Amino acid sequence: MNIIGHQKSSFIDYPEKICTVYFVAGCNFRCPYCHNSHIVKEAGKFISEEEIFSFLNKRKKFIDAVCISGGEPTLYEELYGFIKKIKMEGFLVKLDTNGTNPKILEKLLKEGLIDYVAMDIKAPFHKYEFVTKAKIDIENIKMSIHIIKNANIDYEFRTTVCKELLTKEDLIEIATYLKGSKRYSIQNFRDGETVLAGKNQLHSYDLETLEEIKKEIEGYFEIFKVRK
Ligand SMILES: C[S@@+](CC[C@H](N)C(=O)[O-])C[C@H]1O[C@@H](n2cnc3c(N)ncnc32)[C@H](O)[C@@H]1O
Ligand code: SF4
Repeated sequence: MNIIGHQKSSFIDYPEKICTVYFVAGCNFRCPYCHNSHIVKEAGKFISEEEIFSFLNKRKKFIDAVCISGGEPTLYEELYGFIKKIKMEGFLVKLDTNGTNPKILEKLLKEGLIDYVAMDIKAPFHKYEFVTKAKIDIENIKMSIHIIKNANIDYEFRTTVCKELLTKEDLIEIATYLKGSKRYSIQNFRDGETVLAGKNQLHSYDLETLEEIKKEIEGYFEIFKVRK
């Protein structure tokens, strides 16, 4: 598996669990706000499976879960075998995805190989290509949403917001589509040197607007969060 980055421990990536995060190189989207530009562009040294499983073995007592993020993990067939091996070691598995590949998602879920999915909903469907700067088959995105909502696992839909790409109305449109889902989170944009569009090009939402949006949509979901 083409793993290019590793965060040894995280207390925020898996609800109520301690996890370790592996980052898969490459992505089919080019979200301008993406803070993982180096991972998307596959710039860096790959980490061998030997090293990964030796780490996991040593840390078994301290880590509950493995989060697989990126980049976009579902672009690769090898993801299936990689996750299977992690499950065999007894860890919970969380997958971060842009929803591009419903087939592999469905296979992993059917076989009970994923315990938590976080899927980004990048925009209302008519604005997907504008926000992701990529050619999208929107039916795949809709299919992934459907599969996740109907799988018997814990999940979260989430949207990262910056002023240049999404309006308040866009967020309400997304939330209306997702109404009735278990969890939805809005993540405010964080700027930095590794943002794909470059530093100081995009702007986060002000907290007042986020509060207004929260008031309008929090009742649509069992759990709604704003990550400021
Ligand atoms: C880097 S992505 C990798 C997984 C997958 N490709 C996706 O987009 O969901 C992981 C998460 O980081 C978020 N993210 C990326 N850049 C961000 C930024 N600058 N500020 C806040 N969240 C960001 C994404 O929206 C997504 O929820
Ligand atoms: S946020 Fe996710 S989908 Fe968008 S470019 Fe970054 S890794 Fe790819």
